[in-house]
Amino acid sequence: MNFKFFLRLIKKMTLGENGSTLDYRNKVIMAPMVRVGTLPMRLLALEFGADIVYTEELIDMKLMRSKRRVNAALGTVDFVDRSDGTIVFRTCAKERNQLILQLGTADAERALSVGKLVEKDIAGLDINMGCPKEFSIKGGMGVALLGQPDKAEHILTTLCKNLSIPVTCKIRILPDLNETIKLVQRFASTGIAAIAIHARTRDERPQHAPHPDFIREIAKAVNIPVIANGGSKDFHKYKDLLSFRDLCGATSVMVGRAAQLNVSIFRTEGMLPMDEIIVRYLKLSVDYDNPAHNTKYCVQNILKELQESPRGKQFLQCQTLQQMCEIWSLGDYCYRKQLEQKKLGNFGRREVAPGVIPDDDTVDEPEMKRQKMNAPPLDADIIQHNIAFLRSNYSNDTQLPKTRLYTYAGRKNLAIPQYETQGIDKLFRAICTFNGKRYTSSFWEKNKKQAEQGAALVCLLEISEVTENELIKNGSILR
Ligand SMILES: Cc1cc2nc3c(=O)[nH]c(=O)nc-3n(C[C@H](O)[C@H](O)[C@H](O)COP(=O)(O)O)c2cc1C
Repeated sequence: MNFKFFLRLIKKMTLGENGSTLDYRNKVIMAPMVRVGTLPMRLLALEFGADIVYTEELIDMKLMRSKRRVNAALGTVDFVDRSDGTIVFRTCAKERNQLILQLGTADAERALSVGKLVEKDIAGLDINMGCPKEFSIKGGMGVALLGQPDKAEHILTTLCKNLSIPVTCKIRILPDLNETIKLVQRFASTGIAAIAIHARTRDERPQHAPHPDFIREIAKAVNIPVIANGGSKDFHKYKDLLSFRDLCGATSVMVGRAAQLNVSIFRTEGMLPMDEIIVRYLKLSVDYDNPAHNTKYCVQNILKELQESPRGKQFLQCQTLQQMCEIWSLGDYCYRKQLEQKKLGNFGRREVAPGVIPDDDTVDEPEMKRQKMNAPPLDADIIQHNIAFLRSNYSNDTQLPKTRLYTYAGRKNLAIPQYETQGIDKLFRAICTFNGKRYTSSFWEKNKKQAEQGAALVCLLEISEVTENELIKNGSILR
């Protein structure tokens, strides 16, 4: 036996088929959930005791367009869309050994190129073969792959052969048990490290009872770990997860909705109250500069009907992390963290300090957006900042940026500011001319009035009538 072959054999024996150190047996897992399974929620699930966490489903084409970047200020690895600068996937070392990236794909080559791009940063790759949404099915992804077993098998085989991390798939059951068993056996023979089974068919919805009996029979028929999923409706405490796993005769269990509502379901010691979950979740959102709209969505899922309470209604008005944090007395925490991150060089999606000429690789988001909208370029003399006008910051009309600038002009005996507005595709940008200079915001507002307020805010910042800290604190500066 030659030495290389011997080493490979040892590696396989000790680390498994794919050179993995991840063992899928006896695990409690947070399910892939679109918009829910982003970095702060995954980290919180791990803090509470989940053994493995899945990302939300990420589409192969999007990831292929992205570039891997180390974000030293946040301690994260970001996969940044080259075309618009959005962060497609953010991860960090803390979750590296317990993180499964779930991929939406219909093509083995595309899946492999994504696998190669991300394999250093994750513990395993999962292929979504269970999503019944029209978007997935039309693209030949998700549950559509169960109707094309040759293609599904080819994707799994290609990944298992060529990646250094374990590969899995997540499926739904077919209406017929024997057909499901045959399909799972076929997939198991590709070299996958485990299979997650949502115990419902493609046409069944959360209100339909799952079929643990199917999983039980499948688990008996294959040698790979089976992860039972679909029982969340009856999960009210940690023990319920294990009861569902045992009912299914599975080796591990995966939790979706129950974790979406209260992620402390993973705590063996018992669940924590809602406010504590929100505080811990918001802190992680701030620590990892999570997009405000994503944080808002996740907190809404936790609040549920409490969105109708006075505090819930106040929350629904929020547009920034700072505003959300204020409601749970985390305003100072958010303010200090964001300043710290900025000092360390986290300029969000732009990744370069304003004013620095970006290198070829660097995404200049406002400029990208302008080009995408076919908006005319700005004259070089126009002073520009990426500032949004947030109406909720101004309960008193005299404090509105345009009013403040108007008052300032009167005080200094200067001509009143003039505004010129451009509109494209129902979005607006205003240029404010004041005291011989012109100002604008690179943030396109939803109406003319807001665009003028935004431009006035840029002017007030430049003439030092508002401070940068004030704008960071009220969430107007978009980083
Ligand atoms: C908000 C939400 C988003 C979801 N997104 C995904 C996804 O991206 N990929 C996937 O395979 N399943 C997705 N699912 C399905 C869950 O992973 C899981 O299979 C389903 O909710 C049943 O498990 P449960 O009873 O524990 O909720 C999603 C479910 C929810 C509630």
